[in-house]
Amino acid sequence: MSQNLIRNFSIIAHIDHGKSTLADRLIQHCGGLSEREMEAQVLDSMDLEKERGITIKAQTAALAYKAKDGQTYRLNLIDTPGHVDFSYEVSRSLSACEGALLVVDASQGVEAQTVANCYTAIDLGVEVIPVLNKIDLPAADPDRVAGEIEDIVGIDATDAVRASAKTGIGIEEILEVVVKQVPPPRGDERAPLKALIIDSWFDNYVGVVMLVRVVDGVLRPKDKIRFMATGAQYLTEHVGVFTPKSVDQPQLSAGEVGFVIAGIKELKSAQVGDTVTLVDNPAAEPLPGFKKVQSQVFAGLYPVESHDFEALRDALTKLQLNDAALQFEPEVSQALGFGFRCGFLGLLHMDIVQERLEREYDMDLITTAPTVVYEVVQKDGTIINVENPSKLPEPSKIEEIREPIITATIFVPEEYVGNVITLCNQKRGVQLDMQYHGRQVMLRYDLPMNEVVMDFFDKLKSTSRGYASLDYEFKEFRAGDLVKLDILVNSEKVDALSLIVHRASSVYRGRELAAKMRELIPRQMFDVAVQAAIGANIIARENVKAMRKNVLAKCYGGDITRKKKLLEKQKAGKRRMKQVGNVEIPQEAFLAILQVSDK
Ligand SMILES: Nc1nc2c(ncn2[C@@H]2O[C@H](COP(=O)(O)OP(=O)(O)OP(=O)(O)O)[C@@H](O)[C@H]2O)c(=O)[nH]1
Repeated sequence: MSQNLIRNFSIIAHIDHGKSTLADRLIQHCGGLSEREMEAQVLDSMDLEKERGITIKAQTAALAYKAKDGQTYRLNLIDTPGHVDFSYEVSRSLSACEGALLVVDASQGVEAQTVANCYTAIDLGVEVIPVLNKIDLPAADPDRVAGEIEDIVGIDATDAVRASAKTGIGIEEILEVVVKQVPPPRGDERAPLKALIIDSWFDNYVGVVMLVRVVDGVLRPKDKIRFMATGAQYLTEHVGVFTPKSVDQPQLSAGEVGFVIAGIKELKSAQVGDTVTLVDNPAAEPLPGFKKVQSQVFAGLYPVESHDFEALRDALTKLQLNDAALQFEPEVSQALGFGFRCGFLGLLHMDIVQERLEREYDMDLITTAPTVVYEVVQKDGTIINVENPSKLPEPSKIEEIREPIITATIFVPEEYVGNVITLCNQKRGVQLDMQYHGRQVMLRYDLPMNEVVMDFFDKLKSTSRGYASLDYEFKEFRAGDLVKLDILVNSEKVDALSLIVHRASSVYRGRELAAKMRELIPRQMFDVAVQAAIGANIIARENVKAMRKNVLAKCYGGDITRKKKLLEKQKAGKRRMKQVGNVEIPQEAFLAILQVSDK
């Protein structure tokens, strides 16, 4: 296909501004789907995504659009996720595009990810086209929002299309703008093949599926291909496009986006960001790849039943097939036994992995509180990374503990600015900038990531009645006055409950945590003492009083079914408990820190 008739574009937006709805509309308009198929949001394919309404895996659709100039164009739409945890996937998708629709909810205005995603696009040299969505809403104020886009993002929005992805207003206009304003690709079909792997995933029937952007050359079935980073060679079986259903094609040539199947069994062999070339006529240089994703948040995942350890390993291995950002390695906890220390992109990613393990793999898990990775400088000069607070060396061996600092960009209506500033101060934030843009205020803060992974996002939302939005990026490791807080249950240290906290709030947190644990640990047949300690100093103590009543005493005499039910209920409740020493500790207690409020 002539490159002049191809347009590769993505849709970028802040969460909930209507990206997926718009994508579906565009697909429907171009005849990719019937009305019935439209019912489900097609681009969000995983069950979980549908429930949460969040797009996790970038997908794509090749659309045929007959434009007003009489020509039929191939529009390759590449879906992007909208959540801050997955921002790296946005830049991947964008690097395969020449243009991006920047969708802004005309009733909300510019938000944190609007700006972050737009800058990512501009950095990659992608043409950004603003679209004002949801103009059907009575609260929509497209003029104000167009002003905000110009003022905050700094791109011209005078001619921004005003649309409603819900009612279909402006859809045709958007397609026309894509054709006119997105530059066509400019690859060389006769040059040696260079195809960028934008995404890859494992399919149970065909093995690894790669989504590629062919930059130069042509790729056909039966071609002998080579991955330039790994050197691995394969024979292509199928190439094709998603409409969004998969459709085989005789070839993918320069400028096109599509899938490649080459009988690959392991995702590791087809790394996202790698360049595919031909064995017989290889390219001299690979394309610039992507930054490797780093885990930001770590937590221990332990099977409730220790004999499920191998099953958990299998499940994690399978999940990793489709989620290269998930990392794990075995770890042993005195309290919880054998499990895995897992690395995630952020809390949402962690939630999703946990849920999938439980739902799809039927695992019963105990999860420890999430933590960030600390850089510890030891007295002997060596630097180690600590992803598990219980692995922190003895204080006498530590020269300095450095914690990760992020720069957060927060957008909030002015009436809530005071609340947000108070929150950032509580979280040890340092203000970098504050700008008023009409009604919206943009705040920039350096914040310890440790404080952010806990509950910052929830607090930000509640303190601003849901109006504040957040985007953040890692800045640096910075030395901090940090200490390890231990929890002892009946005088035994429970390693899985250790935390690294700032000294200034350590006593308060220790007390609150012990008090919370007292509420969460069910009564046992004996008294249970919960203590919080820093080093050898006990800073708090709480008692869980021994249980007196027999649960069965509640059931009257002969009602056996009721008795059974009660016992079953108890058993079900028990599944999420872990025997630590002689005390049963429920899952909630391992996450008690998430429920402890700030000073
Ligand atoms: N009234 C109105 N509602 C819309 C419009 N477009 C989208 N919505 C609604 O806004 C909500 C969010 O839309 P989505 O398309 O899921 O938003 P998104 O940006 O894809 O969100 P993520 O996938 O979570 O990033 C849904 O409830 C949509 O029905 C519109 O033009 N008008």
